[in-house]
Amino acid sequence: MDVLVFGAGSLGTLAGALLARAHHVTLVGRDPHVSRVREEGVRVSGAVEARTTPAATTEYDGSDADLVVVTVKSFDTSAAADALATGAFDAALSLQNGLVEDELAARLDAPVLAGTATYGARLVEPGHVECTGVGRVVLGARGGGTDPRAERVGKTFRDAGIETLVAADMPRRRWEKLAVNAGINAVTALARVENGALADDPGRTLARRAARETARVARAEGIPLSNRRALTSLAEVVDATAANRSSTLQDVDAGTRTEVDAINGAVVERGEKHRLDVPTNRTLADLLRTWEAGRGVREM
Ligand SMILES: NC(=O)C1=CN([C@@H]2O[C@H](COP(=O)(O)OP(=O)(O)OC[C@H]3O[C@@H](n4cnc5c(N)ncnc54)[C@H](OP(=O)(O)O)[C@@H]3O)[C@@H](O)[C@H]2O)C=CC1
Ligand SMILES: CC(C)(CO)C(=O)C(=O)O
Repeated sequence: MDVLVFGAGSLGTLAGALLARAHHVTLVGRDPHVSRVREEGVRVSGAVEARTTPAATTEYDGSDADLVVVTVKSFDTSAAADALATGAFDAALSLQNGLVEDELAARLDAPVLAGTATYGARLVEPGHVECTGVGRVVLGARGGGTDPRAERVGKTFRDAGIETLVAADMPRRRWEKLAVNAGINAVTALARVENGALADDPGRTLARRAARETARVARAEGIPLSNRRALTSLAEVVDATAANRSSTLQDVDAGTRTEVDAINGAVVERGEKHRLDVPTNRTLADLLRTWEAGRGVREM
């Protein structure tokens, strides 16, 4: 398989380096990381150890590939899609957080598959990514059901030794992951705590409220996500990632823009469409956006 990974930061570099164990991979990223990958390949350390030599570039030149895996931050999705619209792919797969696949699908000719990743990744230095936790990639047809392309992409990932499940219920799984992120990310970022702090009150109740609101909006969208399922999943992830600093907390630590628009902001936006009030998500989104504006990483 010829695989293009668009967005070679933490997750993209990990996924690309692992995929390069079995496929021809090209990473699209930034310098100095790209130059180091060209010179020395990628070193993967931590929960997975590997050294691979994917190709790397800072400018996508419109070349075709069998598969493109999109791993930019959610707010860079439309720019990535515009760049990718010049190429031809048998399939595109997003592993991003938030509800972004529709943005890709609107601009790409290729069929866009939905995906979630619970692998943890951290770019330590140019050419070196740490796998902070072995999780799983779950992927499938964006609208649900089976799709031979999803099966092929699943095999591509598994052949490279990546834990992968091909699922027929991606719409529910995407919303379930959104409920988890809506509960964990903003709360941990605003309170400056690791995920495990949400096992106890008052963080626990706050996170549960945000997740419950997300499940309610999901149901209004026709997605069968029960409160119980969303809350169970939230508790499981809090437990499994207790020592993690959520990606939003890492953004706040680094003073960079967060994915709030695609997480709590997306819940508010979809809620409004159905005239559903989601006060917890609204407050969390407003607080993070206020932080971003104050920090100068967002225009209000
Ligand atoms: N890291 C993780 O463990 C996990 C991440 N995710 C999700 O995956 C997505 C990516 O996260 P993460 O890897 O942490 O983010 P990163 O910011 O580390 O990676 C994204 C990379 O893409 C680069 N990029 C953006 N646009 C372009 C472009 N046009 N050309 C070349 N490079 C570009 C960015 O560069 P620059 O910053 O200079 O723009 C950055 O290096 C997010 O949605 C996140 O929520 C999901 C599960 C786990
Ligand atoms: C699952 C979780 C909450 C793990 O930290 C995550 O996806 C994130 O931090 O963005």
